[in-house]
Amino acid sequence: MDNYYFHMDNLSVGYDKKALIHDICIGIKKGEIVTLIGPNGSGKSTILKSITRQLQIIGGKVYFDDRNLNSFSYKELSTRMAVVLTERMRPELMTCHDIVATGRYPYTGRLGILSREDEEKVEEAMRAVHAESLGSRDFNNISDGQRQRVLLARAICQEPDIIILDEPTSFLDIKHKLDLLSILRDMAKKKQITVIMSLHEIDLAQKIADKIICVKGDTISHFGKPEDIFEENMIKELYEINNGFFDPLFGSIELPKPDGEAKTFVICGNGTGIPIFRQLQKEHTPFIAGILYTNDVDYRLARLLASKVITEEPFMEISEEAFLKAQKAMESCERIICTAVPVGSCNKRLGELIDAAKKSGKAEFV
Ligand SMILES: Nc1ncnc2c1ncn2[C@@H]1O[C@H](COP(=O)(O)OP(=O)(O)OP(=O)(O)O)[C@@H](O)[C@H]1O
Repeated sequence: MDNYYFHMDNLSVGYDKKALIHDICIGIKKGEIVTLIGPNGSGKSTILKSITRQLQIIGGKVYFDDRNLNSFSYKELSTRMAVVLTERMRPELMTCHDIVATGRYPYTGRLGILSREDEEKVEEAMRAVHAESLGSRDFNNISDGQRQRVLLARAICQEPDIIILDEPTSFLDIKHKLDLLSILRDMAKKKQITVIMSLHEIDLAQKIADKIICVKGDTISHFGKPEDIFEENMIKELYEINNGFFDPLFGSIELPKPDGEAKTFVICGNGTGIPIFRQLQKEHTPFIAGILYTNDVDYRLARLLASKVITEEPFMEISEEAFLKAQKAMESCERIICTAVPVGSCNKRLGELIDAAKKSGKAEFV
């Protein structure tokens, strides 16, 4: 546990003295961003509640900055740990400014009177999350996304060493999601604040996290760097995906391919096929795509959505074998969609396929 700033040591968490997840052994370094992912109900919030002392732990220990978490007084913890959980707060008669200002209470005297410096920090935090205009609004009468931003502002002005957030992006629009993640990244990388959070958007987790914790069943199924976790089969197994795909390279989700016999052929490449594949997918039209180099961006999607893909090795001239396969498949199709794929010296036989499509009377140019 030497180098770890935050350490879960054989931790078991759960409810009513029954462990839901056990033997959690995870070490987190200062300034790292660690993200929990996993299916609904797998226990992400339970872990977060347990490591923030909102829920009694069932077994094991949590160490924070080399001290048992239980040895911190609440006051001490409130200057060092900021917590943004999903539970709805319904405070009586508090404006958004008042809520953010509570982040400064650990630093004020007993009367909770904010100094000029505290006020500045509150204003600064509200500006950081673009919530300045919400200051005088009743916290109970704002939108879910606005509430998430106000709670983040409260956590920011608390000036913690560690920030723990449960699904902080769930209600945010894309701009505010990007804002939130940039704020957290800056907090971690410029100020060395450690960030632990759960996220449902695994594409975002892949992009922001230094380490990923996969929660599944009664244990942590994997813990490691995103590049090791975001492997197609790993994500498929974690979420038991059998109704579509997740492409870890682009972080995109795809619906299942249309079933049935393919009667449409798409001649494409260099990204010209992607909009056509998506259109055919929406129409539930099964299709064959080719001839695609296996390093072509069209290939990444065609392999998930097409009934069949006729391929060639990257940077090679199109082989006779691939050409004949494509020709045969085109003959069996009723439509041949020809995109504006550029034809050069390597893929010149694609030009021959386009000519053949023209002659067949089945060609549709898009
Ligand atoms: N207060 C509670 N008492 C008993 N069981 C609970 C309690 N809160 C949650 N659970 C159960 O614990 C399990 C884990 O729930 P938890 O909220 O930690 O999952 P999660 O991974 O955060 O889910 P989600 O992705 O849906 O937010 C679930 O089966 C849930 O029903």
